[in-house]
Amino acid sequence: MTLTPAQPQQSPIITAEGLGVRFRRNRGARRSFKDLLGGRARRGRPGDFWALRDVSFSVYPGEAIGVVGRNGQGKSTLLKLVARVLFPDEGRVRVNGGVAPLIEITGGFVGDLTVRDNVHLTAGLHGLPKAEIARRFDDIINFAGAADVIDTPFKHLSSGMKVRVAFSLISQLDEPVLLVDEVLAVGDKAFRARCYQRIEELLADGKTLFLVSHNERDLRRFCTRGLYLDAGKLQLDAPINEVLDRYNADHPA
Ligand SMILES: Nc1ncnc2c1ncn2[C@@H]1O[C@H](COP(=O)(O)OP(=O)(O)OP(=O)(O)O)[C@@H](O)[C@H]1O
Repeated sequence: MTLTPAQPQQSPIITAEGLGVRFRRNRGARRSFKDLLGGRARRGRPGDFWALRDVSFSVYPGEAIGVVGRNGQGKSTLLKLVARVLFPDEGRVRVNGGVAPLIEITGGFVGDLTVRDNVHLTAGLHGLPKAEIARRFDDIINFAGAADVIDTPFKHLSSGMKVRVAFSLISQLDEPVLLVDEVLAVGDKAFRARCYQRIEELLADGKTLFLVSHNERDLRRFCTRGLYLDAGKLQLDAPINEVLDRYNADHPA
């Protein structure tokens, strides 16, 4: 396949500058009223840690970025910042356009609503006019293989079916940036093959992709560039093959 090359003369579609996110280690611990109301005073307490720190990069339209790193190194956190479902404690991220995020499948979907209502709601929130949603509805359902569960509450779907519906929907939105977090690990073989084809179509269309994956083949197949996160730091921003070689050298199987 031909990937659209990055064109540095264009302006970036995503700019991240000095991103930092701090979490508390013991979230289950009892919190006082002062904690809840304290705002900034809550920060910097013992037990806080930086899930991401000093992360800066620019992404150009049409790039396909693979985010690589061991479990718990900040990959999903980075995607959440780009999706703006999480706000950084330091730095900022600018996205020049809408983002279709497939991260933590529950995000955006309402468990008590049916598949049909969720598709309408989420597509509407992403700016698709009603008539356009109606026109694409059957395709979305058929791609997911979800015809039998259209009127089932989303929360009653199997975890695989949740991912199928979510991927199918986000890949039919018109947003220029697509964030995909491990969906390909969950679907069955036939669905995965359909996803691969859809991702290729989207890239050929000039969309910008962020793919978080532990599957090297998927990363090499779709991504031109890699971001390697370790201990919350951006260790390497380079062509995907270089990033994977370095990751493998750092963490041999
Ligand atoms: N809401 C939260 N509160 C506290 N800690 C969190 C929160 N979300 C994530 N973390 C922690 O932040 C770190 C980074 O998590 P993140 O989910 O970004 O890792 P990841 O690289 O995506 O991992 P994986 O490959 O397992 O999906 C981890 O230590 C995780 O436990």
